[in-house]
Amino acid sequence: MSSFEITGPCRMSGEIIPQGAKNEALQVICATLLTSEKVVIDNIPDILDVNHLIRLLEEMGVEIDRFSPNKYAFRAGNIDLEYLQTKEFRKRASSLRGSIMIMGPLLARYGKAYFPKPGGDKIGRRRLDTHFFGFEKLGARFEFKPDEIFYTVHAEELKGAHMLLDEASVTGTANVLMAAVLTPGTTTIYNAACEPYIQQLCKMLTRMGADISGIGSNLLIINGVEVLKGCEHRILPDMIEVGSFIGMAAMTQSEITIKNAAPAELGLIPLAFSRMGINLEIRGEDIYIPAQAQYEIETFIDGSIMTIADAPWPGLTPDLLSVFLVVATQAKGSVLIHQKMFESRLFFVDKLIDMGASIILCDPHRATVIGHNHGNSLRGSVMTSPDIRAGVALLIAALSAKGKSVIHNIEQIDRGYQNIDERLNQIGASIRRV
Ligand SMILES: CC(=O)N[C@H]1[C@@H](OP(=O)(O)OP(=O)(O)OC[C@H]2O[C@@H](n3ccc(=O)[nH]c3=O)[C@H](O)[C@@H]2O)O[C@H](CO)[C@@H](O)[C@@H]1O
Ligand SMILES: C=C(OP(=O)(O)O)C(=O)O
Repeated sequence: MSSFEITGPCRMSGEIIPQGAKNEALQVICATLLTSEKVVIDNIPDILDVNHLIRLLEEMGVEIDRFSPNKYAFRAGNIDLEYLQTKEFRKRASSLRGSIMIMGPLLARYGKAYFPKPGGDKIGRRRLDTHFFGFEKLGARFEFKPDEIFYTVHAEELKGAHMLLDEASVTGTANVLMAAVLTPGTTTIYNAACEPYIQQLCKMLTRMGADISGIGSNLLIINGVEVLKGCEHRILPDMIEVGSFIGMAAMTQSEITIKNAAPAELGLIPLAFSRMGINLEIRGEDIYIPAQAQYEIETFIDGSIMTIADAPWPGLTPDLLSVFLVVATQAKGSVLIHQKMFESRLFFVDKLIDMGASIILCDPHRATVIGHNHGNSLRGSVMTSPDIRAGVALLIAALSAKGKSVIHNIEQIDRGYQNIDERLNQIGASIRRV
């Protein structure tokens, strides 16, 4: 288990380039299983979760060429389905959440797929019902072995169908969509997730020869095709990393330009930061955040306390609420952070309270933060990162805090942020990997 040692407060300045999006990478890498032809993907983030998925595909028999740490070619000529019954497969696949999305492509191409309990952040119940409900609608049979936590789906024949998903699950939509593109007939997926990364997956599948309409909406219409071909694809910048950098700049009073941040794809993220009183300027494809002595949280029009809450896209992404929460600790004013989608993601506030933040955890989903308006700095502390986003929130807290902080279990941060220590040190942070 590695740790970060941070000597704060750090004031940073300069330019930073966001990595490619983790959650898009996981989807489009799984999509390469849909064709025997070569698929080239650029701007792949060099992070633990993605590297595990690439290794998993390689172990399944996919030929992989690495042109650079961020650009790969995949050719899924022959897949070794026997491997999916091995202990090695279970271990590798269960090291991340996104690997669940190999199921849709395998079901469509080979009529069967297996999966162990997926990994990913331990942030509350993370069911998979939507995935299997969708596969069943397409005609697959589903089995679950509870003692082993092992899922199997198989089908002699799949057939297009209409389905209303029980929730707009991101990986669920991606999985069912990838099965549907090679399923004969028309499939309509209503209550589909429609965030930019699902749109990117749809666009890539279309370039591979799939017939998809309704891209960007919650109703996807897919006319199944017999085969898909190879293509080239470039991954968008990671909006969660972009949001993390905006929050970090505000909290540490740093002046930062986030280069090539694809601001048009950020949805409500800029509005949510401006409601926190944080100034940011969109300059073409870049986002400039000036050094701000203070930022004051707005109230709603009727004067009531601001709430920052998550919702399925185009609502605010749940993956940034930990960052909003930490940033609020040094704002002027108060805010209610309401994490509706995950039930165990706010417990890390105890660590911020230890650092001197004023936070009341109302219940597992809601925390009220009373900002210090930079009057009292947080103090350095020793902590452990429970999940990716809490980890980066603690890193932001430590960068703003007076004195030395240590964050243990930074593998959680490395799952989603590429060389974050080196990149932040280049613009003036003081982070040591130990
Ligand atoms: C690998 C990957 O891509 N992971 C992302 C993906 O996870 P993942 O696809 O696992 O998340 P889901 O979209 O399935 O669901 C996330 C949570 O929100 C709840 N829910 C979902 C939809 C809905 O309409 N109502 C509702 O309450 C679910 O019950 C669950 O607790 O999407 C999540 C939601 O953006 C992100 O946090 C994860 O980073
Ligand atoms: C919850 C997250 O990831 P995962 O779904 O991979 O656990 C995240 O990226 O914040």
